[in-house]
Amino acid sequence: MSFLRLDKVSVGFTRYDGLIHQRELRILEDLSFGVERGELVALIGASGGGKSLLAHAIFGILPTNAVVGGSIRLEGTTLDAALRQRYCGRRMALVPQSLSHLDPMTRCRKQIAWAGQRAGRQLDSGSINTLLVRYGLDEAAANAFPHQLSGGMARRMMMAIATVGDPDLIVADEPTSGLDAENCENVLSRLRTLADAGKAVLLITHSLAEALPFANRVAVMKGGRLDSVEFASDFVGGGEALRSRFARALWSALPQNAFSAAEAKC
Ligand SMILES: Nc1ncnc2c1ncn2[C@@H]1O[C@H](COP(=O)(O)OP(=O)(O)OP(=O)(O)O)[C@@H](O)[C@H]1O
Ligand code: NI
Repeated sequence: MSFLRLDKVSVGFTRYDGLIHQRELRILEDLSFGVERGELVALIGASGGGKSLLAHAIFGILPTNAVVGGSIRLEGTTLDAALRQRYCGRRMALVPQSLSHLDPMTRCRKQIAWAGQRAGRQLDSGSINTLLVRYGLDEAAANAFPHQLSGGMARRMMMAIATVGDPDLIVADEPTSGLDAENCENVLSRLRTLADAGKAVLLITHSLAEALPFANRVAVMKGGRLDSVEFASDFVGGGEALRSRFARALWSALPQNAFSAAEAKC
């Protein structure tokens, strides 16, 4: 039994088709995979493929016209609204893709303290500073309003806010988008450290190359479905060990490998 287990998860949206009839537009179909404690699973997929929707389905924050099918379980228990309310920030935390999740009117220090309180932790200013140092942030960043931070600093601030309650499951949605190489490395190695400390980490990204050095397994999405789940260590050589042809094509299409454009399009 995986720590986080998704079985036949689907996500769609109901839309009016005319005045009365409603129609469901399916975005995600039949996704099944798990994330164990101690591992980092990278969920790879094209832009607009539904990766963020899956993250939002796990946390129960989809819009009201969304229809979610299948089951999402944490340690064997189905996540319902009450459980999510209880677990959010403590047992499970989301690092959202959009920087707009930071409150523009509140200094970062306060936002961290609030997140700590939600997770049942009273944080003094010393422990907030210690947390920030892990993400390469200083006291000035803590005292800043979000708009005063660079994009990279804001992303790292969101990581700090998400992990303040020491959650067992961290879902990080494109946490490196807009970051330079050094910031990227900082964020991804921090996620790796969390996995090494026994947390279950789901890293959502469109970059296979970026995720591979940090991931244990890679879940590859294609056309709203799960194409395959591969071991990160199988992305070597000509990709002979990879089970999926599509995963092999993605691997070959990386700049460091022989480019196979025809296959990558399949
Ligand atoms: N509220 C909604 N109603 C209808 N369709 C939606 C809604 N929210 C998202 N979608 C659609 O779902 C699809 C998947 O969006 P999602 O943001 O999950 O993709 P993604 O894989 O995270 O992309 P990116 O890599 O760009 O972040 C998109 O085509 C989007 O238009
Ligand atoms: Ni997204």
